Formats: sequence, structure tokens, C-alpha cells
Amino acid sequence: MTGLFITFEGPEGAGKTSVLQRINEIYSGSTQDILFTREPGGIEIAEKIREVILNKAHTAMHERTEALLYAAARAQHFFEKVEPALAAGTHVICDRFIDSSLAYQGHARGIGVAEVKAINEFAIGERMPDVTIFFDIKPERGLARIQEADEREKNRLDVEGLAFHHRVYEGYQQLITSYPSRIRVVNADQPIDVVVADVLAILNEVIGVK
Ligand SMILES: Nc1ncnc2c1ncn2[C@@H]1O[C@H](COP(=O)(O)OP(=O)(O)OP(=O)(O)O)[C@@H](O)[C@H]1O
Ligand SMILES: Cc1cn([C@H]2C[C@H](O)[C@@H](COP(=O)(O)O)O2)c(=O)[nH]c1=O
Repeated sequence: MTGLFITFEGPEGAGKTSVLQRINEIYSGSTQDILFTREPGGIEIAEKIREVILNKAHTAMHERTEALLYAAARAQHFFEKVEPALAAGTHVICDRFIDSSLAYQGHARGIGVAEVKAINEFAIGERMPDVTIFFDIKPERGLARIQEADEREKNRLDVEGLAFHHRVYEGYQQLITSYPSRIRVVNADQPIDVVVADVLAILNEVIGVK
């Protein structure tokens, strides 16, 4: 049986990475076979593309270049790491996937959701996640968390203006309406232990208890 493909999505500072790390610790030593990974990145070639996309010095990057680079990183990561794991029966939990491209490049950058979906179909075919957990937090709250986190270096997208991050949030709201059975919404503006518990409840429901 193939594994389930689960993605975490949401605005900057929503807590996706922190919760993924906590879930990883909770599931380590369990009988469940789960691979934790992230986009853009997750494997060497895609991590190199990540450095190019997120480098703050690359202010001249055209939005179409950006969309194509995310799709290229996704193709490499998907075919090299995600697809083989799913085929071997391993569940995959990925920090960001195609919905990020649809919300950030398609909606917030203004390229168009259908256009960005089309280049991603070229990159990875029509594969969508089985389940997506949306970490719901208003952009101001998420960005404030990042500002407070001294250890975190701000990347080229973090430093976009608030209006951009509002459009990202709006893009995600449209995706939630478009994919009501796939996208599950968790209130990410709660203490991290509560967010972890809410995410675990969904994971236990879809992949079984740890
Ligand atoms: N529930 C929470 N309450 C308060 N602070 C939190 C919570 N979850 C995460 N944080 C803090 O917020 C900051 C951003 O968290 P994290 O990197 O996990 O978010 P993210 O969704 O992965 O962000 P990005 O997509 O921008 O990388 C970190 O400093 C983290 O410690
Ligand atoms: C996959 C993907 C990501 N992005 C943006 C979202 C974030 O600003 C960065 C990734 O940084 P993180 O700390 O790992 O969350 O990239 C995007 O715009 N489009 C995408 O497809």
C-alpha cells in the first residue's frame, strides 16, 4: 500500500516548522513509517535552488523566474525523495508544497493561480497532497513571531511588505474554499502545545495512532 502525502501550509511564522519538529520527536520510535521533509529543499539539488530563490541579494528576480525555480525544486524533491518513499509505503509529511506556489506566486505575486498550477503540472503532473493542514494565523501575528526570533535570518520573502503577506493569506483562503475536503484548518494562534495536539489529532485520524 502506498503512503499518505501530508503537507503543512500557512503564512510566515505560523509555526509549521516548529510543529513538524515536535511531531517528528513524538513519532520517533513509533511503528509508523513517516518521512519528514520540506520545500523548497529536502534534497541537495533543491536546497541549492532554495538558496538562489531566498537570497535577499536577489532583488532583481522576476516573479516568473521565482515561480519556475519553486517548480523546479519541487520536481527534483518530488521525484528523488517523495514519490519513492510513498511508493515504499512510507507516509510523507512535507513543510510546504504546491499550495505555497498557488498562494504566493499565483495569487500574491499576481501571476494567476491557474497559470502557476499549469507550470506545476508540467513539473510533477497532477499529484496533489492527500491531506493538507493549514496553520491559520493572521500575517501580522506570524511576522511578529519571526521578528522576535533572533536566531532566524530573514529571507527574501520574509522581508516583503505586509500587503504582500495579506495577499498570501487571501490566496490560502481561496484554496481552502476550492479544496474543502483536502485542506484542514488548525488555529495556529494558540500556545504551541495546543497546536501540536490539534495537528496530532488530525494525523492520528488519517494515519492512525502513533
Ligand atoms: N504556537 C506558537 N506560539 C508562539 N510562538 C511560536 C508558536 N509556534 C512557533 N512559534 C515561534 O514562531 C517562530 C516561527 O516559527 P516557525 O519557524 O515554526 O514557523 P513557520 O510556519 O515554519 O515559518 P516560515 O514558513 O516563515 O518558515 C519561531 O520563533 C517559533 O519558535
Ligand atoms: C514552497 C514555496 C515556498 N514559498 C515561500 C514561502 C516562504 O516565504 C519561503 C520558504 O521559507 P520557509 O522558511 O521554508 O517557509 O518560500 C513560495 O513562495 N512558494 C513556494 O512554492
